[in-house]
Amino acid sequence: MHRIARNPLRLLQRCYSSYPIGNTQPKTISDLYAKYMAKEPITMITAYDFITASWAQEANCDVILVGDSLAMCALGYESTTEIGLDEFRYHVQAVCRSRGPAFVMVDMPFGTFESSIEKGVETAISLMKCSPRVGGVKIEVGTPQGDSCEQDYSLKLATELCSRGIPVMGHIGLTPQRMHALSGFKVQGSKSAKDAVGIYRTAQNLQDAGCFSVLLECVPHKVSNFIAEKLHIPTIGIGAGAGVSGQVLVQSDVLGMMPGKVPKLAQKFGDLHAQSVGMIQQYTNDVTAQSFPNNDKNGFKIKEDIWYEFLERLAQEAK
Ligand SMILES: Nc1nc(=O)c2c([nH]1)NC[C@@H]1CN(c3ccc(C(=O)N[C@@H](CCC(=O)O)C(=O)O)cc3)CN21
Ligand SMILES: CC(C)C(=O)C(=O)O
Ligand SMILES: [Mg+2]
Repeated sequence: MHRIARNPLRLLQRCYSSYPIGNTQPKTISDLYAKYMAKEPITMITAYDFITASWAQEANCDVILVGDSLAMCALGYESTTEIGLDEFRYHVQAVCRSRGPAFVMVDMPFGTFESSIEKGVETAISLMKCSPRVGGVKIEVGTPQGDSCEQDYSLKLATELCSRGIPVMGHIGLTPQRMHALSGFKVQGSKSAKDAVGIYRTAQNLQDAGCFSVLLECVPHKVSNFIAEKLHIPTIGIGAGAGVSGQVLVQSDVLGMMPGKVPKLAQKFGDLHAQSVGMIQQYTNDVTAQSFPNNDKNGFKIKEDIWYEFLERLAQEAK
């Protein structure tokens, strides 16, 4: 016991051993399909670091997404388009150090795949290589706007990635990386039947490309229900209603980590912001009132004889 306590690594391990799921093997795509076939909702949440990923693991979430919403929800950027690949990979690695049952997915950040298929393939490989725990990539795919018949570039890239054995989830509907092309964060496929058909066709094309799943963001629930019924791969929704195969939310929204409202498609399940500010205030109040730290509870003792020797030495030196 004495020896364990002295070893700093063992001490840390003891601190974290309160996570009871440390040895659980992560879920695979087959496990997700089994839930889909059994019509059990698949649960997915974002995480951006080791601690929030460990919370999601302990809560037994099926899928953790290292989303590029990281830019806005953890790093203070105004848009998801601002984050770079190196910055993003750093967070993927931290999330992947968590242990537990979740299948880990990662976003392809804006600017890391659009210039060429080769660059996109390289980016996807570099993300998969962040950790053996990364199970697949998610890529935002547009629906041709206006009269364009041109196939979306991301759809071609999704095909290429699938053909190279990289699991891909296609993200359609509201695609935040294309916020300027879409004139803001708005519901997609609600204004015209043509737009709704476009989203359905894109979902079908992604299934044909070999995507193992499709994510629908901010789409009228009648349209997403229709898509979920027609496809034979799991559909994950955010602002897409209850008729899809699973749900995803941003963890900082779920926990209420920021003051104010969350987007309509999300829900706060608590108020971690208020709780955190309150707890930090308690701490600073206690420091100001000198009631923290408590020497008996938080302090360390020196043996009487060593203390006297210390004073003795100083007295000797002063002579
Ligand atoms: N905190 C947070 N949660 C998210 O889910 C999220 C982000 N940030 N940032 C990246 C993307 C952007 N998302 C968003 C952001 C805002 C709306 C939004 O304001 N929607 C309007 C409805 C728009 C309409 O009526 O067309 C709303 O009233 O909430 C939607 C999706 C989802 N993602
Ligand atoms: C909101 C989800 C779908 C996402 O793409 C993200 O968190 O970046
Ligand atoms: Mg994203």
